[in-house]
Amino acid sequence: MIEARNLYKEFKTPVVREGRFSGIRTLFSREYRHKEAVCGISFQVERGESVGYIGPNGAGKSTTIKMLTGILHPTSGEVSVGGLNPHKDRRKAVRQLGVVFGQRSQLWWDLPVKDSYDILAQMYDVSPADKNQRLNQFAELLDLNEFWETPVRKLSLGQRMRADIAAAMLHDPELLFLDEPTIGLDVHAKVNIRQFLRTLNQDFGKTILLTTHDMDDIEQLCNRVMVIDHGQLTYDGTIPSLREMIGLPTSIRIKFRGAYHVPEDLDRRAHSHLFRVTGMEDDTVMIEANRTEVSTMEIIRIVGTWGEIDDIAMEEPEFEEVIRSYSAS
Ligand SMILES: Nc1ncnc2c1ncn2[C@@H]1O[C@H](COP(=O)(O)OP(=O)(O)OP(=O)(O)O)[C@@H](O)[C@H]1O
Repeated sequence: MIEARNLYKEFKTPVVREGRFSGIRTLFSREYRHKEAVCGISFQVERGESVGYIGPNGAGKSTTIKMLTGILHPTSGEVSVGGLNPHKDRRKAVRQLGVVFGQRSQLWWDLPVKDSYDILAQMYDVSPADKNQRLNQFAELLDLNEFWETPVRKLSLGQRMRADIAAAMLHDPELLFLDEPTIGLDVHAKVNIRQFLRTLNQDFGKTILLTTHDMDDIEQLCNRVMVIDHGQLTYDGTIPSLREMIGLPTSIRIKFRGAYHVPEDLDRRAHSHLFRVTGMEDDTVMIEANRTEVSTMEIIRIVGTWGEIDDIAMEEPEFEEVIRSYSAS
């Protein structure tokens, strides 16, 4: 569905002059600063996938999305979206893709939401019957009716985002690009939007490429994640294998029934490198273990010799922490 081959983008900006007539001197400057925003990345996304595209600020995420959607022309490399070049075949390509930029709306600021949909339907040649059928469906899933007649500028951020996602899907594209779709939203609004995106992907088979700084978005919506840093793709794979690669410890709380005894020479025992005790309170012992090195069964077998186990609770490291650790490595 999407193919990027050796995609490269360099921005060239004139060096800003200082002092008298600086504006005019900058305008005629022949000195440029070069910024390599995307440095030769390649990947493929298959139809029906939901892929998270993440990385620190300035890593090159938006620049990539802009090249994939035909807004920016790559300095070199090739992009194909649904078999088309989004820059050269722009008219045809936009029909099969929807784009949502969380920070910017594609709706008409002063018009009621429903009028924006009428304009978009005309622009994309969507018949009135198709438009109504889709809007009815979206209205139900995204609760659009509560602000149907409201001018876009008066919508709350959550309402605006719901209206924008519906707008991006009005011409029924196969592929949806989302750049920070939950930025600034409260928990309830995020849940609502994630639910809709899940429905689009799982029930309607739409392909999703999602850029976000919210790791909960990624964990809840994506089966694959690509990490970009300084313009280079540093990871492309599943979330569980990224977790495994980073190997952050799992926290385990073991509750004992009655008395228990943690051996004093635990540090010197053969299994000491597999886990460590991080705390004890009343009937509970907390340990941290790297589950790529030791199985849960093995942990139970060892701590079972300390007393009678009543309950075990595991807490995997937050995905946010995994990513932080990955970026720092
Ligand atoms: N139009 C432009 N002209 C010059 N430099 C640019 C331009 N657009 C982006 N850049 C630079 O390219 C680099 C990548 O920017 P990009 O917006 O793609 O990053 P990002 O990963 O989307 O960041 P963020 O998470 O902050 O949105 C940054 O250093 C940015 O300053």
